[in-house]
Amino acid sequence: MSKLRVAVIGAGGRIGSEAVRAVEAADDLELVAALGRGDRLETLVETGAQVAVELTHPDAVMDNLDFCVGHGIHAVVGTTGWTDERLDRLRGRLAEAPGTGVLIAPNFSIGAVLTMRFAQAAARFFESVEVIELHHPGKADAPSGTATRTAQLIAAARDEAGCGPQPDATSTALDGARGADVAGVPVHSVRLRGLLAHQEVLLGGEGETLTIRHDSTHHRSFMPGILLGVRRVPTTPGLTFGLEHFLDLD
Ligand SMILES: NC(=O)C1=CN([C@@H]2O[C@H](COP(=O)(O)OP(=O)(O)OC[C@H]3O[C@@H](n4cnc5c(N)ncnc54)[C@H](OP(=O)(O)O)[C@@H]3O)[C@@H](O)[C@H]2O)C=CC1
Ligand SMILES: O=C(O)C1=N[C@H](C(=O)O)C[C@H](O)C1
Repeated sequence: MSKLRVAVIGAGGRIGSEAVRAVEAADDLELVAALGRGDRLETLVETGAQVAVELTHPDAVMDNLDFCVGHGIHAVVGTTGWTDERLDRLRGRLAEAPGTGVLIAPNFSIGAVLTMRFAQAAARFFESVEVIELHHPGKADAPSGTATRTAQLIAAARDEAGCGPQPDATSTALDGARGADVAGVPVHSVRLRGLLAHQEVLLGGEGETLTIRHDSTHHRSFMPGILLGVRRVPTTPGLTFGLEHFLDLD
């Protein structure tokens, strides 16, 4: 059987370089292009790439996806910075390219996906919930894509269960002291040399707390999820948001 032809965009980066190694090591995949900043996107067409793995920067990802979708190249996207407007624009592009698939995963690590799922399940049982995400200091965006998604899932679960607002008597605070408000959930971002990617979801009720913590200690943690996405996205047209849709969790 012929190998799936895969390109990596952002190939020189922290996660991109690991993705290059993972694709090269996979028997059923062929790395046909490894692009960095300034490289021509036309290379994707010239090399016959069927799937592009996009791991660049929030400022670059939209243009790269416009090109891929416009040329019928499926994409697996780890780059963060997604807003409703950006997702709507991408859906519009995909509507004009039937058969093309894009997977956007706020986090490719299985543990992080499970953290989100556990937090979503626990959210309605506790009065209080806050998210702390901790990353290396080279990260461009805050809060992380994972923390934003986690907070949105928690908020949706609480809304659905009819939970009221969280207790918080704060009446005076320095800017940022209570974190960013993501759908009513406070999200705190730490940037620290020595860290890679970590998250805690703190839940509190009368006389008890529950902490759900996940640590990515190496970029290899993201590779099984990326490879799964690469293999599944060609047969999953349209936009898929979240690796959980490829994991049969239910
Ligand atoms: N979903 C997930 O599981 C994960 C997502 N991420 C996300 O992936 C993204 C990249 O993270 P990370 O690897 O740490 O960042 P890095 O800065 O280490 O890597 C990004 C790379 O992309 C290159 N680049 C920038 N713009 C372009 C462009 N237009 N075309 C091609 N290459 C470009 C950069 O080049 P240059 O150095 O010249 O700027 C750099 O080599 C971030 O958004 C991060 O949040 C990261 C880990 C896991
Ligand atoms: O920039 C990173 O490193 C990471 N980015 C993603 C995010 O913003 O959630 C995923 C993971 O946390 C690593």
